[in-house]
Amino acid sequence: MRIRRVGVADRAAEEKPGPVADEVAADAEELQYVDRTGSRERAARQIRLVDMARRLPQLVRRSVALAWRIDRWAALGLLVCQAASGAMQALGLLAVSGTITALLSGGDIYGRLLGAWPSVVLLAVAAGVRSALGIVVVWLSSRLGPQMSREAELRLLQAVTEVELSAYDAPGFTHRKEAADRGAEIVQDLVGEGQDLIASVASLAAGAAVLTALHPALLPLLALASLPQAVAQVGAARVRYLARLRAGGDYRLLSILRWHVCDRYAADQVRAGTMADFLVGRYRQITERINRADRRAANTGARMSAVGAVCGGLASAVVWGTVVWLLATGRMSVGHAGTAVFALQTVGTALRGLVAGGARIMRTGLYMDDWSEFLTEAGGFRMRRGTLVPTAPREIRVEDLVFRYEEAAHDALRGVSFDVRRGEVVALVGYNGSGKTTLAKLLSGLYLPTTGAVTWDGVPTGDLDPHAMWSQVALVPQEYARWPLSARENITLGRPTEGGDADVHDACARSGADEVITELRSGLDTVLARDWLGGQELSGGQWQRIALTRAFHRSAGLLVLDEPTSALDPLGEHRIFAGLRRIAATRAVVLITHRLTNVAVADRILVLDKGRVVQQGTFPELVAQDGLFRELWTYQHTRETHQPEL
Ligand SMILES: Nc1ncnc2c1ncn2[C@@H]1O[C@H](COP(=O)(O)OP(=O)(O)OP(=O)(O)O)[C@@H](O)[C@H]1O
Repeated sequence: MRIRRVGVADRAAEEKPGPVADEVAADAEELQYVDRTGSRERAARQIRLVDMARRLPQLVRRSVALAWRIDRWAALGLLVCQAASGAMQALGLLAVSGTITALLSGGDIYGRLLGAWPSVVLLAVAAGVRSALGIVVVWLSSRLGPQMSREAELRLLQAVTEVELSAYDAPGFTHRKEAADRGAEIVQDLVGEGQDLIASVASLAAGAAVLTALHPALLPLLALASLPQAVAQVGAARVRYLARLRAGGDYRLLSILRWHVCDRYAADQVRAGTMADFLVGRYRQITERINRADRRAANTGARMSAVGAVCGGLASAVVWGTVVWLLATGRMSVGHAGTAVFALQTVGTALRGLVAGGARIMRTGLYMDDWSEFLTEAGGFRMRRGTLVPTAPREIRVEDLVFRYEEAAHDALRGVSFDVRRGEVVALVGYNGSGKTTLAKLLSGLYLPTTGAVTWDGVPTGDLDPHAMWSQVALVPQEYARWPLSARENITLGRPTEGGDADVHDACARSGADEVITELRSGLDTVLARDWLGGQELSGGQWQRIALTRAFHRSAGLLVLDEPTSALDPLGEHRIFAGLRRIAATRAVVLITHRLTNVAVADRILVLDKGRVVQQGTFPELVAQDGLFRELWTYQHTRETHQPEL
């Protein structure tokens, strides 16, 4: 090996970003979060005063129904408290009227005070009861809200596990799932917002009743006067929501970037790759995009609110002018005029609360729609398969199989036909991207064919009950999950066998995980997770042994091993392949590996190229034939047997 001495000047030249580094291709793709659904944008455009008036009762009903299902006593308590609070408000307004009338009546001051005190007491009692009810409302809402969100999240989890795996390949699905996730999180706001709305309606009803009793013209006039502000508020809420909606993808990008920059998995690469400035710069770019959109929305919202306030102010002047006119022309007593002032303020505040709260609950309602629509449809990808329950398959047959991923431009597999029987090991080999993993997923029924068929003992995988079928599949994928669970649960996957720990230890002995388990501080009880989750960490190869143990522990008819020894040391790898024939005695085994020495263990080898099977046969047959397998074998074999110069 030649070592070049790097001087200071060389290093400076390397570190200085040259023209190439600075250059950004004009047609380079920009990182963006793709929403192909557009449904929320359409829905958000419909936030108008008329739609709001139509939709609000439905949303309040929905929030009450949800609350009722989760905690009916809390829901009932909230409704009763709000109704009582409204009644107290009406009582308070009447007490104001009584107090003012008594104070302005004839007679000496003591007599007037004496006449006013019952109303003052009533006023104090009404105010006291209202604030006590307010405390109860906050208590019940904060009890109910989080419960509703947790319930919504649970139902979302359930729905997600019931969709086809292919759903994850469709961009629309990810977006709907994210939206539903946000909907579940926000469901708890519905309680508070529903309560605010009911409180506003109760105040409005109380104030309106008093105002109408004072003079019938006042209420319609006030309603008219509040209209401009209501329209402006709803408009501003729509603008803000749309801006948030459009920036939603960018917010998501930020959280993805934050995760990549901060998470431990890439911390070494961020440093060694000197990527910090570059990544933070990307983050800043996206932040600036969001800030620009926020500023635009804030400016538009402020303009709308200002116009609404000016129009509303002028209209309010008309209302107050009317009160003065009624007073001046003797059509209203001074006591009633005083009450009217309070009632007008109450009704005005309630109307503004109704509109602002209405806009908020409409927005929450849109998020909730995302959640409930996702639950109904599971993002449009709910599994709709047969109900036949399979036993361990004796033969899995693939006939003229074609498979194309959602939105992909080309087929990943084309015209593939072969079979694999119980007791047989079939190996899939080929270049990266030739379709091996995809084919294994089709054999396991994780994907269904686009055309052609995959059958288990003659039954197409689409006709089988998916969960029953997967209980017959033991899969070691290239990227296996590292569950933050105990070592035992990581192996049994929540399905312990009758043999209990004896079976677990037996599977460990076959995979080589026995050496891993003995070194764990609490054996099978040790939680396998990062330190900060209270667990003990494993190395990459140790995790792969655990992943293999899972498959060996499961009594399944189909064993799929996708690069099962990529992280194992030579001894560990030898152990797996030496034991494979014994494991295959009762199962059909599909093995994917780039280490061609290992495929000698297979009964048959299928060579894939660009989604097609270009060769098949036994190891000696394929080595003897001209073709891709011999090319790959010769290249690998020559390299492996080549002795490095010392
Ligand atoms: N989720 C996906 N969505 C769209 N295309 C995909 C997806 N997964 C794989 N592909 C494409 O399908 C083709 C086959 O991929 P597959 O993972 O089956 O290859 P492979 O032979 O297992 O590769 P490797 O040896 O690298 O594991 C590739 O062209 C790949 O880009």
